[in-house]
Amino acid sequence: MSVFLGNPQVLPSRGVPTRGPLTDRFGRTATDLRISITDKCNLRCTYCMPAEGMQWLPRESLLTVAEIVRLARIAVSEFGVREIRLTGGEPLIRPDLEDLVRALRRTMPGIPVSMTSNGIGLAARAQGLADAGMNRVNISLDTLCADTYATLARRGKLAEALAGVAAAQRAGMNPVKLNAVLMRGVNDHEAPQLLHWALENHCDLRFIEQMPLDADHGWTRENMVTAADIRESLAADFDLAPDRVPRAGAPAEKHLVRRRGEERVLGTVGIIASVTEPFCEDCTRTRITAEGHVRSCLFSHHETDLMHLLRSGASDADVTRRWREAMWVKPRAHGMDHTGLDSGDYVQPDRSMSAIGG
Ligand SMILES: Nc1nc2c(ncn2[C@@H]2O[C@H](COP(=O)(O)OP(=O)(O)OP(=O)(O)O)[C@@H](O)[C@H]2O)c(=O)[nH]1
Ligand SMILES: C[S@@+](CC[C@H](N)C(=O)[O-])C[C@H]1O[C@@H](n2cnc3c(N)ncnc32)[C@H](O)[C@@H]1O
Ligand code: SF4
Ligand code: SF4
Repeated sequence: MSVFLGNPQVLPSRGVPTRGPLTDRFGRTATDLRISITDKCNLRCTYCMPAEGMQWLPRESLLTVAEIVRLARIAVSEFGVREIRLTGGEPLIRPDLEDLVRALRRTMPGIPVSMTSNGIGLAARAQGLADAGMNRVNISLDTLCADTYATLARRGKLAEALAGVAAAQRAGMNPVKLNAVLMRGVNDHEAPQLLHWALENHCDLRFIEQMPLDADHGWTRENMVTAADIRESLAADFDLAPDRVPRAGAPAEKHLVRRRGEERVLGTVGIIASVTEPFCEDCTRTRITAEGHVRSCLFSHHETDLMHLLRSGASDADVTRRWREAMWVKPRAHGMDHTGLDSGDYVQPDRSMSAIGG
């Protein structure tokens, strides 16, 4: 992977807008900012991290609260970003998460702040996070079976994650969205149970196709549980109909859910089909990694170092310009559809989802 440190010859200067929204060469505008606040995690989900041997970034390489707030303020005031999501690694690992949320909300009161988390330890912190101004949380929940949780997440306890879901709801961070990655032969048979549970517990469930972003490079197209597989599996218990509400760049395609043969709509379920039904044409994301690099796409092979600028006294104008240049060269798409995979054009990035900030 290459990191642009500041050599003006490597980044483009022609065509890059100098003001207005954060756009790329293909006409997309980034309105959502996703910031990874740590690369560390207390779980080792098989589809994301290796079981052992993770090398974490040194603490001094992570963005500080003040640096995150500065970047977010620039994104909101210069680019018109409308939403900030904190992710990782596991955001709850950072003891200053509440301070960060409070500072973001104080600086940009009109901008919602949300978090994607595995929910471990959330039970004790949900109310404090809500009081600090956190608007919503999305929680990873791949299984309802404690043994399968142990196989998939390899650390932590299912009961702790479930307690986190309940605490987030009690604290008013609703709707709580649940993210489930299905793995063939491990938890794919649980799709209907997960949906029953989510409907009964008033959560918005989304199933996610596994992407080739695991640290072990163990992903295969043949083994991946596809959106079509998920719809088929849910059809045993449910009738699904497309939700006509516009998707507006959201990765999840939503379906209205009815119990088989019944009229009443019970809720919705989302399917995030990044591989088989990509949504890159409508992508609205700009990402900052935990060490302060702009990553224009999950599947980029290079990053642009803003931390270096922040820590060398650069002005907001300098940071803004470098960020615009980084996003201008965002790839058109991830290339992991059949065309890319079969032609050998697709190359897996050398950073795992946890390091990028999923
Ligand atoms: N291909 C692709 N997948 C993404 C992107 N962002 C999120 N995802 C996938 O969607 C899953 C859920 O993401 P979340 O962090 O919960 O965020 P979200 O779904 O955008 O959040 P909401 O705004 O609450 O709908 C992630 O685990 C990824 O697998 C993206 O930019 N590209
Ligand atoms: C990288 S995690 C970071 C936040 C938090 N630790 C969590 O698990 O929610 C963000 C999301 O990425 C998803 N994810 C991780 N690896 C993935 C992969 N290889 N393919 C698809 N989604 C993945 C997780 O399920 C989770 O919903
Ligand atoms: S998916 Fe989230 S919880 Fe699981 S290992 Fe990756 S960062 Fe940790
Ligand atoms: S893969 Fe890249 S371009 Fe496609 S939706 Fe995700 S971040 Fe956007």
